[in-house]
Amino acid sequence: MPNWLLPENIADVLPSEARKIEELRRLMLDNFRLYGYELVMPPLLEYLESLLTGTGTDIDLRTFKLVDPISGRLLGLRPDMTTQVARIDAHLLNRASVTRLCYAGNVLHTHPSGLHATREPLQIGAEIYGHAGLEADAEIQELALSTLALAGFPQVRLDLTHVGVLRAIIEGDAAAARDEAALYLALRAKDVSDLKALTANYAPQTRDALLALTQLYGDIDVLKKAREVLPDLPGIAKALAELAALAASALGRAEVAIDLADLRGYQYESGAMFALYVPGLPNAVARGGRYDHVGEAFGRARPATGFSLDLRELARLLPTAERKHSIRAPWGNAPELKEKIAELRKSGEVVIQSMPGHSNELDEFECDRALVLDDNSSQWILKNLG
Ligand SMILES: N[C@@H](Cc1c[nH]c[nH+]1)C(=O)O
Repeated sequence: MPNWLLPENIADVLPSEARKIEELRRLMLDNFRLYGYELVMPPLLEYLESLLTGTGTDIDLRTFKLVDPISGRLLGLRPDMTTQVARIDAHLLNRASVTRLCYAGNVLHTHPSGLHATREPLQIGAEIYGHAGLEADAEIQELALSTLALAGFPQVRLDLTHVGVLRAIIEGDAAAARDEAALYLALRAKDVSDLKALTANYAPQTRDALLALTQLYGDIDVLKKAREVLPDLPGIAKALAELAALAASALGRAEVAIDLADLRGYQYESGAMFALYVPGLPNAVARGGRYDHVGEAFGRARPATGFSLDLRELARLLPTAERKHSIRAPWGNAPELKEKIAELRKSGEVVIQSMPGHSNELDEFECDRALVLDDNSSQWILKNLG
């Protein structure tokens, strides 16, 4: 095997793609800043227990593990930065009031989430800690929509769901509570036959409600239907009311859909969740929601909500960036030449000096002008290259 082969679903990013990704990263972080989100940079690896605190088995299976040669303890390479940021809020900042944090960095997955998905996404996200009310969820939803619009996706579909519905259904039923993990899996795959088998011995009310969840998707009217067919439990009423309020706050900004069985995610969510879809891609491009119990697992209960997305995946959907117009200049030590080049760069021009004996081969730049020495005036002047 050639030693330059990269592992499955791991790839180099070449110039024009890297540029697109980097531009998106800057644009998004700048947008988060306009809303008052402070940037943090958690480490690429941590002790495994800390990395997995408050999360489910999904995240454990997605985590690359290695041994720390210094402590001998097991380390994990982060598969998701959201819980790291919750740790920073809970432990390091120790603020009592609302904290808004954002982040961007590589994460690693043991298995790709789809056939062609990368195992090294570039995750970017924003989180609010310290406010339990729906205002925080609405702000995150609005931030996610405005960020995608800025990135060139004005037309998105917002799918809403709520962990509270399933929780309320299984709460009072010991058999269902015992099967929680299997029920999650069957529901998110909308696997009705599996669900029928699992629920065969449950109380009829629980079984009917679980089977009804697989049908409760579509436009906003699904909420009305859910009120009719789901049991009259306070947890369900509260969750449906929250979804109605969040749907209303997105009206006019996105096409809103409800899918009460869409419980994907990393199993740390505790309330309303959303997924954003753009035309042409079957998978969600961004996911977010409330996860109030992660801070608690870190020893400080803090309400939390946020969203994140993979910049690499999103950048792939954008057209190749236009090549930047630039200037070709000769290599040389003449002070006038160096001065002229410095002046052009200061004014924002890209000036590429040719190495003696070589021409430039560029993906990202297009030299449409050349810096040449004018014979008559002995000045360095710009000449258009046609
Ligand atoms: N990190 C979560 C999304 C999220 C961010 N904040 C809250 N939820 C995911 O990748 O699915």
